[in-house]
Amino acid sequence: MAENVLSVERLKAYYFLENGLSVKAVDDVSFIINENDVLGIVGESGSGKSTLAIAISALAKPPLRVVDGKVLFKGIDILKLSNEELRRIRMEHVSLIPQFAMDALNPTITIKRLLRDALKSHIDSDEKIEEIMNSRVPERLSMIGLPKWVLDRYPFELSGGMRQRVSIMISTILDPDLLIADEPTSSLDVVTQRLVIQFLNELVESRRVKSMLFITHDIGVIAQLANKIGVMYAGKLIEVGNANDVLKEPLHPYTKALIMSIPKYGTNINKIRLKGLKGEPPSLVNPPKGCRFYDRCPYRMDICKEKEPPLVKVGSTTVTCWLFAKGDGQ
Ligand SMILES: Nc1ncnc2c1ncn2[C@@H]1O[C@H](COP(=O)(O)OP(=O)(O)OP(=O)(O)O)[C@@H](O)[C@H]1O
Repeated sequence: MAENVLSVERLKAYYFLENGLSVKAVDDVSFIINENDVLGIVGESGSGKSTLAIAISALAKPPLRVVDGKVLFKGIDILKLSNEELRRIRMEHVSLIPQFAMDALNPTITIKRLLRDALKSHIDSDEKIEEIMNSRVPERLSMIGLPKWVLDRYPFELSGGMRQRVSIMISTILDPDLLIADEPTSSLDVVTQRLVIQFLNELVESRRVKSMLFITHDIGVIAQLANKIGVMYAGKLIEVGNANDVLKEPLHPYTKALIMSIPKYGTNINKIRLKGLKGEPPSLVNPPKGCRFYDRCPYRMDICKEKEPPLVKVGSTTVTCWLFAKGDGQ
């Protein structure tokens, strides 16, 4: 059986506003990632995808706070680790490609220095660092379609697409057990997008990156990369299962509408009109007490308004919907 890499258990991460209210951006989310899994998370803008990535990377900073739940990386709750312990597992064990990674590169040093500094903070042996700089780095540059001369440039001397690829290369250079990638391709042109997807695919297939959580607006990207899909709606993970099952036989009424409405792969899901659905997702400041999809659901029942839907296992899929619950769940 594949080894478990990440177990997220009933995670709640809220933004606390100055007016005393809170935005319940990730609200009771649970899922697991095993070795060799690529879990693609899809959802409309504002559904909580980036907040989930930040929270499970233990990077929540005010106004965001994890208020409940566990993030177990190989059995260790990373939310309980000290900053020094976290620093040690980052990059080498759990690595994040943040949204807008290209803007996060230190502009005052060359890419070579950036890489060397990153390696130095994780590897004690100078010999090992030199070995990575001389063999792994050129190999990865070529895999991601970058010329060697980028190493001698400052970030501002590179195009946005090049900077993004440099960030992705640095985040994956130590072959992490878990890579968390938050929309790594959304700002790239189609050709560069393809290069990055191929790069990530190769790292996963050759087992250099052992598992991945990949956030995107584009179901086509998920279909190419992921063996599992999770769908977020208004701060909840409403459906998660094997990619083939979710794409071919979506269960949750929202997932069904989403997949039926996509004209072709490559479409940004924020730009599609969901067939048969009216309205908007609810406010995350004051979400309804029952199902968050209630107002828009064509199949809604009385219980959906009153009680939060339970997690129900149907085949490989876990769906959060009263339609699939046996009895009334009481
Ligand atoms: N700093 C913040 N303060 C208050 N609310 C925030 C903050 N950042 C995000 N939010 C809110 O949290 C919710 C989830 O946002 P998040 O960025 O996680 O969604 P997303 O699915 O990643 O969206 P996108 O696809 O646009 O990146 C949204 O309602 C958003 O407005």
